[in-house]
Amino acid sequence: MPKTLLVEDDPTFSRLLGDFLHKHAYQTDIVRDVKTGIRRLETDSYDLLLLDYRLPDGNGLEVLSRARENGVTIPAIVMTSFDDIRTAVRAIRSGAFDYITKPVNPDELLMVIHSAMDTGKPVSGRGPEPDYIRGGSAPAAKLYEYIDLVAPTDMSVIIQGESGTGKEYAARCIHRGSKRASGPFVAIDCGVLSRDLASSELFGHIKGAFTGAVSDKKGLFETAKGGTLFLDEIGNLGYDTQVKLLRALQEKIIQPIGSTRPIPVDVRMIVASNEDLPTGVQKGEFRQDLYHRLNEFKIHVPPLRERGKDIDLFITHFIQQSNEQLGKHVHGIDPEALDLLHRYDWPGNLRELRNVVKRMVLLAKTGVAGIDCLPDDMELSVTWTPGGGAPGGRGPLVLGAGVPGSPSAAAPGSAAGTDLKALQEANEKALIEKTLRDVRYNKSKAARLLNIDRKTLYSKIERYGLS
Ligand SMILES: Nc1ncnc2c1ncn2[C@@H]1O[C@H](COP(=O)(O)OP(=O)(O)OP(=O)(O)O)[C@@H](O)[C@H]1O
Repeated sequence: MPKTLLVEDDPTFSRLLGDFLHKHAYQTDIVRDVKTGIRRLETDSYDLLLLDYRLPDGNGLEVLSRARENGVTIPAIVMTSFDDIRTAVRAIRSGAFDYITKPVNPDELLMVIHSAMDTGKPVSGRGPEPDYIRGGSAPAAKLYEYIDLVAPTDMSVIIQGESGTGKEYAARCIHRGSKRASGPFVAIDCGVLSRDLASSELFGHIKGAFTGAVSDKKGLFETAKGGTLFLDEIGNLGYDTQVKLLRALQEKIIQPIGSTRPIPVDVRMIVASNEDLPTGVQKGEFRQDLYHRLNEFKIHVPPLRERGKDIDLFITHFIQQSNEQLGKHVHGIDPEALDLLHRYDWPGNLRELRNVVKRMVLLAKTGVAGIDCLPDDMELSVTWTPGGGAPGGRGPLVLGAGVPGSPSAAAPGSAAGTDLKALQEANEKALIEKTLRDVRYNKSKAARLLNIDRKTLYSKIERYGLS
């Protein structure tokens, strides 16, 4: 029976959850605060961590980061309120497998636990290629243009983008389009590696090199020989490991910890970060020489909110995927829920969309998933006017007040008139529309007049459905 550590301060909820998990063959130990959670992980061993975000003496991510520092790599799931979704995104960056929004739906939790137990391992090898889609928006076209351009070369690549935008997917695409495609693609999330163990994971060690090194261990550089090594969240690597990594890249040799024997390595390096690495360099947290060595080519993966109508392709894709995984037959989402999905700004990007759609499919009682299948507070967090429509939606966008000459302007003092974000967006849309008209849709000129780059203009055109 897999053993779970549940860190949750609500006694009733934790008892209910413990009973529910027990019924599904998970043994569960319950602790109520960060301190006890950390201590328990030091003394006992577990297969899964279930962490509440808000705890009396801190938050669940503190338990997670201490666990990772101590080399505990078991999958972790963070339970958070919808208001804290940005935190959940941070949780993924710090090495959580996934998050789930409160109030927790037991079936949804079980679904996430099952996939964590199946796939929550930090290293992926040559496994089957998942089913992916490309999207047709202007930012997606740019992304694939760059991927196709750099793939056949042997250049190192930095992939930058917000959490959950599909950076690992972009790395896989580059590998598939390279001369190394028949070799291994090895991915490691540096967010789940403790700083102490990172060097040993990457370069290997010999028996007796340090306490706990009970046998020789091959590093990921050797595993990826002839293929591609993808280091996700590279910003999390400690300074010492960065030094060794630079040496490996420059000299194309590695030295397992405790060994004096240099081993030649032939690996293409792709790294990803959702932080701004140059800022890390400025702050002295990331080595400048390593940054320049890696930065032979940089790719930006756009956030979902800038991908315009691609969202509908992804929704359809995730419905199909979830139907297969859950044995369900959902064939659509009702217009009200769809409008909400269009209006939400998706801080967790494709991963968040996938989770939300999967939850909808799971909870749908008929073939059409409705608004009742969405997380409770999602509705409150978006700019929402019933009957409105997102880019590509059913009707005109009825946003806020205050856009001079805009047919959607609301009366001063109306509720919508107090929504600053809606107001800004409506203003922005109106200004872009007018500028485009003034310059007869010459986008370079419009971008210059608006004082934004063309890429940003294209994504805003997509987003507001102005094309
Ligand atoms: N093109 C795509 N088609 C379908 N699903 C996708 C695509 N890209 C990403 N996804 C989904 O989004 C999830 C997150 O993607 P991925 O792990 O590549 O993002 P990431 O940017 O590397 O995330 P992180 O910043 O957390 O490392 C994937 O598990 C997958 O389900």
